[in-house]
Amino acid sequence: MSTVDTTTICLDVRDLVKDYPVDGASDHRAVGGVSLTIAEGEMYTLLGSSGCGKSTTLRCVAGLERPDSGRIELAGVPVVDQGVYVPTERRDIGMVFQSYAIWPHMSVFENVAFPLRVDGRRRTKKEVRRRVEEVLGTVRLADFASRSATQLSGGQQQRLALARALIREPRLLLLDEPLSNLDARLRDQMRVELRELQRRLNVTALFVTHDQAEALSMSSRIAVMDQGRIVQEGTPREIYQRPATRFVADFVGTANLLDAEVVERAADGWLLRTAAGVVRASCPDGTRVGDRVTMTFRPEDIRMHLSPPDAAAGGATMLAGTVDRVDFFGESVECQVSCGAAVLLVHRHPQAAPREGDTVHIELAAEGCAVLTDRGARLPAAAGPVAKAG
Ligand SMILES: Nc1ncnc2c1ncn2[C@@H]1O[C@H](COP(=O)(O)OP(=O)(O)OP(=O)(O)O)[C@@H](O)[C@H]1O
Repeated sequence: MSTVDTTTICLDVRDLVKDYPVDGASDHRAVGGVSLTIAEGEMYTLLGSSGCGKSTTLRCVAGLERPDSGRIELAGVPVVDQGVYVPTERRDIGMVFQSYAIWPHMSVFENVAFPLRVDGRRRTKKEVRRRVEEVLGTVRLADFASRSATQLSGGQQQRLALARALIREPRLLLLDEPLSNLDARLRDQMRVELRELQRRLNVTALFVTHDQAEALSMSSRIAVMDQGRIVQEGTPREIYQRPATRFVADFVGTANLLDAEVVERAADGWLLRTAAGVVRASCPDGTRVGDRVTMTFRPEDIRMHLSPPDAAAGGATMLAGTVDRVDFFGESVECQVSCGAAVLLVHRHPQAAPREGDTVHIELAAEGCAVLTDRGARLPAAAGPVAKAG
C-alpha cells in the first residue's frame, strides 16, 4: 500500500462511520470505518459499485452528511471530531456533482462570481471581474461570460460548475461522478481535460466514480470500496496489476480468475491444480499442500500461439486450448479459450486473431500472474512457474 508524505497532508479521514436508519427500525451501515489520507496535489479516487458508500464518504467530507463517528481533518484542522463540527460553508472546499447544479437564471459570469459575492469578504468589482475572467479562461469559457448558463452544452455546463468550484481556490475539490451525465465521447475528452487542469493548478481532489477507466486514467491513487469499506488502496498500476483480493481483480478491468489448490511442493516452486491444468508457481513461506488460493491474470498478459512454440519464455506456463468465440472490439479482439475445464479470456490485436475452433497454445508469463488466498490476502506472484497442461 502506498503511503503519503505526512508534511503535505490535505485531508485526513479516520475511522469514519455513517449509518442510515432503515424503516425506522434498524440501521444500514453505509460507511463502515473508512480511513484515508490525501496529500496536497493528489487526485484521490473512491472507486466502487453503486451503493458501496463512496458518495456518503464524500458527503461527510463536504459536511452534507454528519457521520456517526470518526474524525476528519482538513489541512491539519479538525472539521469533524468529538465536540467539533464545522458546517459546509466554513470548510475550505469546492464541489462538483453529477448534475451540474448551475443557476439557470444567471449568466455564466454571474454563476462563477456568485460564491465571491456571498462569502462575506469585501472585494472591489474590478477584483471580482479579474478573478472570474481568470477562472473562466482556465476552463476555456472566457468567450461565454455573458451567455445565459442554460445556453451551454453539457460539457460546457460541467466546465462552468468546475469554474464555480474553483473560484475561491479551495483547499480541496470534491468531485462526485462529475462526468456521468456526459455522452461517451465528451466524457473521454473531459476526463483528459479535468486531469490536466487538476495537475496544472495543483489542486487536491477527492474524486468519486464507479467507472474504472476514469479511475485508472485520472487518479494519483485509488481506493476501491466494497460494502462501506476500503478494500484496497494504491496507484492505478498497483490496483490493476496487483489486485489484493478476488473482488478487486474482478471489479477493476477484466480478469481471469482460477480457483487453485496447492497439490505438491516441487524443487523450483509449487504445483497448483486449476481447472485449466496444473501450474507450477512459487508461493510464500507458510504455504502448505492443500491450501486453496485464487490465481488471477489479465487477458492482455496472456500470449497465444497458433502453433506450439519451440520453447516457452523462461518461467512461463504453457497450456493447450480451443478457441470457442472471438469478439471484435475494434482495437482488439477478445477470445474465449477452453483450457481443460476452464474458459480463459485472451486479448489480441485483430490482425493476429485466431478463428473459432482453432487449437491454440496459451503462455502465461509468471510476472503477469497474481496469487490470492481465498481469504483475500495477496501472496507474491509466481516467480518462474512452468506449466504442465492438463
Ligand atoms: N439518505 C439516505 N438514507 C438512507 N440510506 C441511504 C441514504 N443515502 C445513501 N443511503 C444508502 O447507503 C448506501 C451507500 O450509499 P452511497 O450513495 O454512499 O453509495 P455510492 O457508492 O455512492 O453509490 P452510487 O454510485 O449509486 O451513488 C446505499 O446502500 C444507499 O442506499
